[in-house]
Amino acid sequence: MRETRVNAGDTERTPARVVLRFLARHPRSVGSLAAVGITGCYIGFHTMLIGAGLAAVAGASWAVLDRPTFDRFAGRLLRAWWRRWLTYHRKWQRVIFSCGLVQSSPKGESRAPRLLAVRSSWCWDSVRVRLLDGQTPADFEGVLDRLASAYRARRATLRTLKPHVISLDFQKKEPFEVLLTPLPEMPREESAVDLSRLPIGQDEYGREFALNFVDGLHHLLAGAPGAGKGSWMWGLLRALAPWIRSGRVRLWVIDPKGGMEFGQGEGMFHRLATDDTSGLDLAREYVDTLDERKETMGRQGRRNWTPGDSAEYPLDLLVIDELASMTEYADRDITREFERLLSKALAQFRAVGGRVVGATQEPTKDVIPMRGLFPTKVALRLEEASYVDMALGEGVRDRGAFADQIPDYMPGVAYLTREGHREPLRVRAAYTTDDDITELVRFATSHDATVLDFPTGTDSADSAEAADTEQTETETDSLDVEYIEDDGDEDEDFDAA
Ligand SMILES: Nc1ncnc2c1ncn2[C@@H]1O[C@H](COP(=O)(O)OP(=O)(O)OP(=O)(O)O)[C@@H](O)[C@H]1O
Repeated sequence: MRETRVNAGDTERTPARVVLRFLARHPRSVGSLAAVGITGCYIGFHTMLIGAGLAAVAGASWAVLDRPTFDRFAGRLLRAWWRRWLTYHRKWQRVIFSCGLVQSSPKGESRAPRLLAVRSSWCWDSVRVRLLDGQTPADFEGVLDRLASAYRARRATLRTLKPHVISLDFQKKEPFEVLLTPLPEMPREESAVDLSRLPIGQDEYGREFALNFVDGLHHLLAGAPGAGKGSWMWGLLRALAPWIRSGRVRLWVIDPKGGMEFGQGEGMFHRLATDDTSGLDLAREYVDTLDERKETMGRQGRRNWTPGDSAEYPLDLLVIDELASMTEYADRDITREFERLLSKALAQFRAVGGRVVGATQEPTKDVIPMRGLFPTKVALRLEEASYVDMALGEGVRDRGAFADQIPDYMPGVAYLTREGHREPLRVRAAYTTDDDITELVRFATSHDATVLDFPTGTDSADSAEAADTEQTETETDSLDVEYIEDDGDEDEDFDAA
């Protein structure tokens, strides 16, 4: 039996059985204690205590002098071990019982799902759990709030690692309160651009976060006013800078709010429309252009477009800042035709180099009836809890995407789902200031071979201040998580991300 039995009959819980079971389940902890005991016998316990004291002083000095490396090589292991025994294991039976996750067998035995392992990073603890027969991850999803409260965590999310094994992730700290999300360096060479990896920020584990326009295709950004959609869109354009400059990417931009968001970039756009009427014209031209390309490629026997393989067929990126202005608030004739054109752009031009990025404040069906055609969906701060599932898909909020709870002092933070992952990921796009945009436009519209760096050092300091996010730079490496103590199962798939 893999699960833990609670209050099993007397014959089951003889002291010998309990000890043997403990030895079998915790070979590493038992082995370490045995090693300490044997060493003590050989060299004497006094000598060992002095050695342990010296090691403790050396460890504490290391932690004070170089926290990141200490955390990377020792701190996370100690923390995982400590938290496993003193936090999770100690309260496990009680918590799991009070959350209604204990089962009774016909013989009257109670069985609790088994806590297998703990990994710990500075923000997150990941607790690996083996489910009981008949339990599903949904049973835990329904009590995530209670689990978080029982373990004094900010929130809890769940990931399915393999059939019957889940990871409960407890957030202890808010990483984006302390993580500085630096603006990724703007690439200068065409060869530095990889369409499947366009860096725009960091995920909550401190790792680089990049957009994928090869597999991710079209992107839908949903966010309340001021949620930071602009940073995502400008971040994307910065990551494409050398391709925009060389014409490998053509930007078709609809900014129906009079060009307030994108007016600054006019010089580098292939087309810019700043109201609904011209937006519709632009959408028509976009669809005609790609329709024509589809026919030409068909005649040439080319079945697929490869990023950047020919100047003749650039990546045609359609960017729409506020979808509702085109699909909801414009005249009926405009909205109807625009919806038809947008659906066609989303459904038919993948193989000929068409991509769409759309932003909306309300991800409702009225505003984006074709939202299912966006393979990548991003939820920034949203006004309503019900908007989260509208933006990300049915049931995603229950799996931990609390986009409606993103504080408004954290613009740029968002949840997204990824192909092949059930669990949402939380990320933050770096802030793109007006000066960063000026640098981008200057670079993308310059035909001079030598492009001078735009002086951004002080500007980024200003912008960090403007963003009003009190952030302290933290060593990314220190966010690695470590797995400690297992019952012998494979653990490659037990990762905190
Ligand atoms: N990634 C970020 N990091 C820190 N601050 C940011 C970030 N993105 C945006 N901000 C701050 O939030 C403000 C609003 O951002 P932004 O204009 O991009 O929001 P928006 O979602 O586009 O809003 P709207 O829908 O009204 O256009 C910015 O002026 C800036 O001060």
